[in-house]
Amino acid sequence: APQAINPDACAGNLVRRVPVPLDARDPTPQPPLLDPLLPWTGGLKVLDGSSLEEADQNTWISARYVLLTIPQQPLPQSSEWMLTRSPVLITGPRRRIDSCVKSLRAVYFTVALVGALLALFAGWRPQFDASTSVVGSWARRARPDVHTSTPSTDAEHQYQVQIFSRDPLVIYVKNFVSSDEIAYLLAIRYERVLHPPPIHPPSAPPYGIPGSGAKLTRVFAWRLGISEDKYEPSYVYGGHEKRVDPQTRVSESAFMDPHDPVVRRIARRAREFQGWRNRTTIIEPLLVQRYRVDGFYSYHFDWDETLRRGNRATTFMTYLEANCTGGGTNFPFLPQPADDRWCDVIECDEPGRDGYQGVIFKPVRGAAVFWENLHPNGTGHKGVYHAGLPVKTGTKVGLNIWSWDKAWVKPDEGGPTV
Ligand SMILES: O=C(O)CCC(=O)C(=O)O
Ligand SMILES: [Fe+2]
Repeated sequence: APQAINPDACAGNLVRRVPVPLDARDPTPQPPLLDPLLPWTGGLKVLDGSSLEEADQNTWISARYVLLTIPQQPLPQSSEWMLTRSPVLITGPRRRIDSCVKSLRAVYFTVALVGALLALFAGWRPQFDASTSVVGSWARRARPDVHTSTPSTDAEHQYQVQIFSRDPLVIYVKNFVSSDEIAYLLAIRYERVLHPPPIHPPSAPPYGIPGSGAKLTRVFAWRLGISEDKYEPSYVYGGHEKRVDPQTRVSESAFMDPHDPVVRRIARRAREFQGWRNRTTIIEPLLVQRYRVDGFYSYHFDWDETLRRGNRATTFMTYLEANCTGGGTNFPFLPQPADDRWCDVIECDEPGRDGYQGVIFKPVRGAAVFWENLHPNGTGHKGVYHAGLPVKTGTKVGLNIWSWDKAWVKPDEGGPTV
């Protein structure tokens, strides 16, 4: 006879269907399964003096499924339990506990699997921009460290900052890139495969760092030591056109591979520096720019007034190599600071100032000048007009780290007006 059912074996009315093999001797189609919600009334005698095991083997083996159920109330110790529709077997307590354990195991397994998947997503989290991707939004929820590690998660690198100007916001950053990083970046060799690298004028949305949702660069890069072939003449952009214009800009430039781990680290640093800004701002592909003697970039804004959607929000003018005279970065509309302690990084005296107006930042290896290109109301800031002054001797290598705000809207057309 069936043993007494232990109602404490598993709380509540746990109802599970478990498959048992179809009996080849009885291929007749099986009636529908017992609805677990139906009351335990009427039906079929379950066992007739035989043990549960025997019942399994002999009486009910033709069942497609076995319904295991635990009632709220203990069932009577009867050998004649009645069920609604066949084929359904009520099992005894041992079997019931087994099934409870199994079902709990399944729950644990599911929870662990979901946890592992979340952890995996978090590990893949794009560092630069996750504004649009589903992976990014999952990962954001799964990575509270982003919020607890303010102001920077870049533990392996230290830089020093000082506000140079509040309006426009200009911040001087010493050691923004380390000596090792500079050596690494300058040793990256780029090969172009099939297509020339897409160079996006400021008037077109830039392709981005992986994870930004933007297109990836077509430049394939690997480290092979110093190489010349990565550079090409720098362009000047007007509207959707780009051209080489020696009246405006003489230098060579090369985009850095957005997949490169050091490039990614520096881009992440630039993003963290800005307090991540918002999820609509991406770091553009890093651009290395080399000026030889007489190389220069005449006065311009990094923001573009012809744009309606998306604009360059900030700039890091970073110096990778400064074995030169001349070649400073000149902001003609920034007032010279009164404090002469700035004079180690800006030109204070003639002939260094060379008759130029405003402020001239000297190229200092590893340092960066950071500035905001736009007013809070979305209009371009006229105070950040600037130029790369002609290099007189030696070589200057700069690294442009630009941030592009995809969500920027021309103020006349509904952009922010503060
Ligand atoms: O080289 C410099 O000092 C300035 C470069 C620059 O302004 C630019 O590339 O947009
Ligand atoms: Fe510029």
